[in-house]
This record gives sequence, C-alpha cells and structure tokens, in this order.
Amino acid sequence: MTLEQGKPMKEALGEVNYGASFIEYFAEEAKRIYGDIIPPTLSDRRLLVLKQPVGVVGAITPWNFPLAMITRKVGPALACGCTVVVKPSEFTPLTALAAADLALQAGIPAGALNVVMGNAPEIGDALLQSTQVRKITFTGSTAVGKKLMAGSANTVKKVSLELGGNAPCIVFDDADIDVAVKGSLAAKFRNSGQTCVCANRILVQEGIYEKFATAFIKAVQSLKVGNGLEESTSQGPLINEAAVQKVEKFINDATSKGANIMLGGKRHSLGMTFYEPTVVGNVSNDMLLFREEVFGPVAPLIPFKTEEEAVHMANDTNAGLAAYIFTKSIPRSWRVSESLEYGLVGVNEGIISTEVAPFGGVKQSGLGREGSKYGIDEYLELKYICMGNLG
Ligand SMILES: NC(=O)c1ccc[n+]([C@@H]2O[C@H](COP(=O)([O-])OP(=O)(O)OC[C@H]3O[C@@H](n4cnc5c(N)ncnc54)[C@H](O)[C@@H]3O)[C@@H](O)[C@H]2O)c1
Ligand SMILES: O=CCCC(=O)O
Repeated sequence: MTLEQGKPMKEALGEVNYGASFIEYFAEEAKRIYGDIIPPTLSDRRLLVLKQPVGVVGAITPWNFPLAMITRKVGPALACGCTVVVKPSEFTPLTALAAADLALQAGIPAGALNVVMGNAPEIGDALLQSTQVRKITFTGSTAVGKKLMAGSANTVKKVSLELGGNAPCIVFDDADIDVAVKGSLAAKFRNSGQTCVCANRILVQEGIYEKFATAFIKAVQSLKVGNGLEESTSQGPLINEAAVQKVEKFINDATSKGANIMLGGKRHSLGMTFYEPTVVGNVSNDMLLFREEVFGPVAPLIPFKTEEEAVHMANDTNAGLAAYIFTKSIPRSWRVSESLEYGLVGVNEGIISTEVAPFGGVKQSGLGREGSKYGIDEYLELKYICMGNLG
C-alpha cells in the first residue's frame, strides 16, 4: 500500500489491521444472523422470518483505503453467503489482488470472491445491467455514486453508497486545547487528508481562535513529509497530479476571496505529488474550502461566535458523513451531537472508525451502513414464511 498508494508504512500497517478487523468481526457475526418467529394472528398459523443472502454483490471501491474498503464489503457479504465481484480503483489494483490471493490462501472457495479490473464505466455498466448481480455496494465520490444509484434502477438492485464528506471539526472555547489540537490534527492529516471522514473545516470559537491556531500550527509543523517507507515519515504524497491541482485550485480560490495562508500553501520541495501540510486562516462559507471536500493536507480555520452559529455552519452542506466536536461540557456534547446532521460524530476524539460501530453518512454522503451488526443487514433479504392449516 505504501508503494502503490503512498501512505506511510505506519498507516499502511494500521490499515492491514483495520482491513483484517472486518473479516474477523463478520466471521463472528455470521453466527448471529438469526431469523424471527412472529406470534400469529390466527391460531392455525405459524409465521417465520428467514434471512437469506441477497445474491451476487458488485463492490466498487476507492484508492484511499485500498484494502479496508474492500474487506468492509467482502466480510459481511461472505458472512451472509453472497458471492462478490470487486472492482477496485484503477490506482490501487495490486492491493486488491494481494487481498484476493490471501483469501484463496485462507481457503475461501474459488469464485466466491472475484476481482475484475479494467475500464471502470464498462465494468460498472456490466454489473448494473446484470440481473444476476442483486446488490451494488460502492465507496467513492458522490458524483459516481449518483450514477450507480440511477443505473441500479433498471434492474431494481439494492444499493449501498459510502460517498464524500465535508466534515466539520468544531473547537469550542471550553475545549481542552491539547486534546483539540491532537484530535483535529489526526482527523485532518490522516492519509495526507485523503479520507472521507477527514476534518474538512475546522470551526474555532473566537475566544480560543488565536491560542488554538498557534498550537495547531506548531503541531502541523511537526509532520514530516516524505517517502512512506522511511519510519520518520508522517505524510506521504497525494494520489496523483489531478489531486494536487485540485488542492491548488481550492487554495487559489480561498486566497482570492480573503483567506490567509498561515502555513504551507504550496507544492512540497520534494516535487512529484507531495504537498506541504497547510493551514489557512479566515476561511468563509463562500470558498471552495468550505463548500467542498478538499481531499488533501489543507486545514481551513473558520472563526465562529456562538454554538448556534457553529451548528448552522456545520450543517450548511449537502454532505453528512463525519463531524467532530471538542468541548469539556457534557450538556453541550449531547446538544451539539444531536443537532449535527451527520452519520458519525466524534466528541473529543479525531479517529473514531472501528469495525464494531456503524459507518455511513446522511444527506448526499450515502445510503446504508457498513461495519457493526447494522452492516450485515445490507447483504440480507428477509423472507416471510406463513405456514397455514396447522389444525
Ligand atoms: N464514505 C466513505 O466511506 C468513503 C470512503 C472512501 C472514499 N470515499 C470518497 O471517495 C472519493 C475518493 O475516491 P475515488 O477518487 O477513488 O472515487 P471515484 O468515485 O472516482 O472512484 C471510486 C471507484 O469507482 C470507480 N468508478 C469511477 N467511475 C465509474 C463508473 N462510471 N462506473 C463504475 N465505477 C466507476 C473507480 O474506478 C473506483 O473504483 C472521495 O470523495 C471520498 O470522500 C468515501
Ligand atoms: O475514507 C474512508 C474510510 C476511512 C475510515 O473507515 O475511517
């Protein structure tokens, strides 16, 4: 993964464990796919609910977590008795093939897990048009997710979508500053900022803005950009030239509208697709950095006055995947968590994904949930059986 996608070795090893955790979790969960017996309304009847595999699953996955985004789909699909055709990202085919090879070594029967590579729209269309494929599960951009959702209509497939985010990270005046800096740094710069749950907008209450900005910049300065195979590296390159150009476009847009670069703000001297860890101040809601997912190592700081204003700004987006808040107040933690229109909320914590909890978004960040006991339902059909005339 480090060689293919660029993430530092420590993060790649973390992803190996994270990826494996979905296989382990769903191997266990397979034992708990219980049906139901429903008390009948007529005494000569017995009513049952069976849970059965949905059928062949088409899984289309992104490059940013080239292993875990596959196992988070394949684990529950196999646990339910489905077979899977995986279409990995064209940028990370080798990780997918390595995973498939490990699956064969582990004894998963040939044909249960398949990996297909090539032209993405062509493979996508073949999966969409097939009546044998009963479910499409997709992780990737919102634009492609919408196409797949529309394309599934023709054969009325089940669809799960894990799409883009625009995560707010709200730092209140009453936050523990060390916890807030550590949490926001992790939430922002994981995988060079190329994570759907990365903090995309750091909203900072005005009373703590200067203090937080100073401490945050100091922490960002400690990130070491370089070759992920070197142990000291904490940030690798971006995935490709297009990703760097997107970051540049967002930075130019922000500075042309009055934002100020507090740190970084340009390509790294290492060249290629390395970009400097960047902090941008005075970002406002008319800038691309506020409105869209930058998917790079850029932390926009946005000042706010009141809790109400912060919640309004946080929800002012079509995305609704992850959000983070930093505060020492328990009542505020509850109030704000409940008001945020997001599928996941981290309170005083910047890394919250785990195989045991449901992962997924609201609004245009997706449909359905992955991981946890809720993730298994996505690969099951319910069958109601009514046994009558029992005397
Ligand atoms: N919500 C989540 O869980 C989650 C996780 C990871 C990434 N993402 C999102 O994914 C995006 C980055 O990943 P990406 O650049 O690989 O996304 P992408 O949508 O460009 O590609 C994702 C996958 O879709 C395939 N694809 C592209 N066009 C297709 C088509 N017409 N038909 C069928 N398949 C097609 C690609 O080849 C790739 O395998 C970001 O927006 C990020 O937020 C979301
Ligand atoms: O980028 C998306 C997945 C990252 C995660 O599972 O935390």
